[in-house]
Amino acid sequence: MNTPEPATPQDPRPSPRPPLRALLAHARPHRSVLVLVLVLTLAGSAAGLAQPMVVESALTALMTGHGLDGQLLLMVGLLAVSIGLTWTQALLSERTAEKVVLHVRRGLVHRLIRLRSAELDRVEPGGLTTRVTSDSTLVQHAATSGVIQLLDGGVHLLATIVLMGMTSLPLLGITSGVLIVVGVAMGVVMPRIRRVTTRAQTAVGEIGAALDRALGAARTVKANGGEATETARAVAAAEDACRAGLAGARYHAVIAVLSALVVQASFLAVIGFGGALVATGTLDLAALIAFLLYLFNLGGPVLSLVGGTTSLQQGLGALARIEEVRHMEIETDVDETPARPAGPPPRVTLQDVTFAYPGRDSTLDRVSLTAPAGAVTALVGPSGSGKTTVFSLLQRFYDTGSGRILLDGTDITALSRAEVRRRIAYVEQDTPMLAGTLRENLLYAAPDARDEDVARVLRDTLLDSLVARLPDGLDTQVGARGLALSGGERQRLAIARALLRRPQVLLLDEATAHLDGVSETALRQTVERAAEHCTVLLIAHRLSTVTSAEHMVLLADGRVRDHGRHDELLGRDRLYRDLAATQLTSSGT
Ligand SMILES: Nc1ncnc2c1ncn2[C@@H]1O[C@H](COP(=O)(O)OP(=O)(O)OP(=O)(O)O)[C@@H](O)[C@H]1O
Repeated sequence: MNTPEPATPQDPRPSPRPPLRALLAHARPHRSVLVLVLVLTLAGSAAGLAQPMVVESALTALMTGHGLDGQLLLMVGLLAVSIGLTWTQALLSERTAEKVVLHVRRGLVHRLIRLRSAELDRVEPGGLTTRVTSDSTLVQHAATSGVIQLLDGGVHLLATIVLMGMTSLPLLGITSGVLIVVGVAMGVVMPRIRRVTTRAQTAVGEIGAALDRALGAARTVKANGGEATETARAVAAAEDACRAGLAGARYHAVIAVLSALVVQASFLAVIGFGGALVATGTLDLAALIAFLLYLFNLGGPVLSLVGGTTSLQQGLGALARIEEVRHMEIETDVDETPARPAGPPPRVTLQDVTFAYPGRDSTLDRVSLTAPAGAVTALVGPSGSGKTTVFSLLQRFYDTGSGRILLDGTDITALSRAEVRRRIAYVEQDTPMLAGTLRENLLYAAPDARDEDVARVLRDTLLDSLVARLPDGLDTQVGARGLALSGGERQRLAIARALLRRPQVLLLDEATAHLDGVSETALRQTVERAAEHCTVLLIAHRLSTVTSAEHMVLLADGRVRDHGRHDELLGRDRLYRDLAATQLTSSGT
């Protein structure tokens, strides 16, 4: 079985390959089966091609007064062989196609889930998911049936032409005139088909992106009456796909007409010219009939060639998009199983950290701060001052431009991302619940946690009384179709999940949603208890939750403006006083 494309730590970003090379690379592991399929296809075609020869000899036998037994048996035999071969090759090629697409999808899923944050910032997720769904299906067809159709069509066409020549060279001369005209016409149409199919695929990707955007922000869309705008966006993409599809249909119709034309025009020419040859005795009737049968066989390979080329072109377009993902940077060090962090909670230090989001001006400017071991440090500051960015760097979502981040004496870049994220737990501002039970939500990152550890974190996060009240306890369903938890409860559940992994450091981006007095007290107590086991860094959107923190860092415009305790900052910093004036009064403290 094929393994997902592993990206080695030294080479996280394979260079993009030309689509045709990429296609061959996908087909290569299956080359022996594909060769077998091709042989079977060609044998099937040969059996089909032998039919007119048998007919010719049957007719000759009839006209010369001989019996037909042998020829009839041969015809039935050829038909049976042709059916058997077609069935086997169709089955084999479909099976290979499924394997190819599974391999492509596995590789894509592996990479997409590990994409770096900077890559995720610059692409629309909808556009990425269509690469796993529709694009890989196109590759599936191109890499197998497309290539086989093309080869079979080509060989079949060539063989038919050779056999026609063997039957009657003058008649072939007449037919090839028509063939050349049609060939040139096809050469003109095929590139156009390629262009419209690429456009259609891009448009389909855009439908996905538009829908992802709308459904991902469904509440915002509804609250702002954005239904019409979002519908228009997705429908515009669908209309574009439709226009491209229609253009493609017109070209396909042209091809179908041309293929029929090859046969019809050649038929008329062969009947006229061949009839004259038969009348003059230069050609016998059996040969003319055999030639005509070859002629009618010509439509099949021509359509195969067209079908193969179209599917190959679609596949190459899709592969170009899939190759883009291969060129995006991924995190290669997240799959190892890091050791359970041992030892006391560390001191967290940022030394002269500078950082800018790709394509943006400086976001953090020489930020230095220390979060003392086993205590709560609160990051405060106006919106956009860079608090969340500090957390993103502590999770190694991005790498610092310059400066160092240390856990006691260890630079976090010396640790793998898996190790960093094992030691430093992160609870986001708005933590989504995973569909399933409370237990599944809790054990998400620590499936082997012991019952007593679960009971401990439930106590520490003050969720034990809530769980005790539920008839199904931890087996209660949560999420869209189950128990709805309040913002405060959801965040404490997320803290419980994080604590179950026994991290050394807890990063908590306090929920901005208004918490009532009870929830706020519960959160404060949770944080205090968490600090008994780990170093806590807390982004405080309401100063009321952190006025008692031992250490506060005030960020403004990406710089550390001041640090100290609440009363110290209140006494000496104007910005902090302003923040306190708004945030402490608005929360009613
Ligand atoms: N992924 C991103 N790409 C580009 N710029 C970003 C990204 N995330 C944040 N920024 C910018 O970086 C600056 C700091 O943002 P950050 O989220 O760290 O601030 P914050 O102090 O956490 O704000 P808030 O309190 O509103 O959450 C802002 O100007 C923001 O627009």
